[in-house]
Amino acid sequence: MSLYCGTACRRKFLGAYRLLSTYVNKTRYLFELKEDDDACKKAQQTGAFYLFHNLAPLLQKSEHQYVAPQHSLLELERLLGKFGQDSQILEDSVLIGCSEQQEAWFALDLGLNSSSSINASLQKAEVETALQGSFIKLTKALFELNVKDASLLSTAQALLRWHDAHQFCSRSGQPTKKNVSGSKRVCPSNNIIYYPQVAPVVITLVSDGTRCLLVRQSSFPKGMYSALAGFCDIGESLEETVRREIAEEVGLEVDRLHYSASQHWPFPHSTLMIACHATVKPGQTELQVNLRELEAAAWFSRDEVATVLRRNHPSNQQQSGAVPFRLPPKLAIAHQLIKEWVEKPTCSPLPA
Ligand SMILES: NC(=O)C1=CN([C@@H]2O[C@H](COP(=O)(O)OP(=O)(O)OC[C@H]3O[C@@H](n4cnc5c(N)ncnc54)[C@H](OP(=O)(O)O)[C@@H]3O)[C@@H](O)[C@H]2O)C=CC1
Ligand SMILES: [Mg+2]
Repeated sequence: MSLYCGTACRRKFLGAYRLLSTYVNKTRYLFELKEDDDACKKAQQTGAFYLFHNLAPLLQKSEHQYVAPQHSLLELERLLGKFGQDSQILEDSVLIGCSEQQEAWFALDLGLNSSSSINASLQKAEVETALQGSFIKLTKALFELNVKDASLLSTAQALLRWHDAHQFCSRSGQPTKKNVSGSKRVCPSNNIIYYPQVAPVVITLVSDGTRCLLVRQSSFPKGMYSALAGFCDIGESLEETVRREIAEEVGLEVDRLHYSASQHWPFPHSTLMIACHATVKPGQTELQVNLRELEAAAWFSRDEVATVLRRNHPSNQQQSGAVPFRLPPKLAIAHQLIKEWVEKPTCSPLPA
């Protein structure tokens, strides 16, 4: 079979799209935009842009929520013109998704000075006034966005940050060039391709059968405890990371574990959180807390945790002088793990 796929073949391939589900069509469309610079440039003409300034997304307040406004290419060009800038900065935009109707979505940071842009970054306050919104740090806004915007803006921020931090080839020291979609960067002097990196982190809710183990780091909000987390070391399987982190941080050995779910987490620098439940060996529950990693660790009963889950919103907390025990917010996979454990205490575990 010829490796060359001409127009007829392409038409046949695209024709097949129509028989596929919306999800598959969307996925294939995004794949095409990632691979084909011309198709991606064309998609920008009819696409929608989410704007950032120094990695903070542009948001508008609507009742009790933030919403992320979209801008067309035309609106963006007008904005840039208003500030006396040409459209070159648009080359820094990155593809972050598309609608079911295949309207491509891009993200663009107007506050970062990249190697491809000779323009100075735009002044934050002036852009905010022109666009009737505010650039708000994701750490502040994430929990007041709907799930779709939270996920989209987290992805966008991670991709924009990665491009900002990978403008030079680590072998030649020469500037790297991003493709139109931003799915990779290439060093023109040696053709090394750089792809956005993902840092896997395992997060585990350890149980002894009746209690669960929750830990806190000094960087957590006051009173908050979470499941135990740790970055995967190079060469490790997820199971090995779980075993090592639990041994390192609280001095326990895992008996059984099973996978629950995963999540992209934007703080502090974008990780892939892989969530598991684990049980420790019977009778081996004495904690030896590694104080270089954790501020505290303790076993909590199902009742204690269930009570806190019910009143986890800050406004539901007691106003006494003591710092109340709280759990991670609903959006965090740690919250999901803890809720799962409270609701389904006996899931079928696999040996570690
Ligand atoms: N979504 C959720 O529900 C939750 C998410 N998390 C996230 O999990 C992540 C990891 O948790 P944490 O307990 O801190 O992890 P670890 O237990 O692995 O401890 C952090 C250590 O990892 C080092 N480190 C930082 N970045 C990397 C990297 N890319 N690869 C390897 N090591 C690294 C740090 O070094 P140094 O100090 O030198 O920077 C530090 O020594 C955090 O990003 C946190 O935000 C945690 C709990 C809940
Ligand atoms: Mg840790």
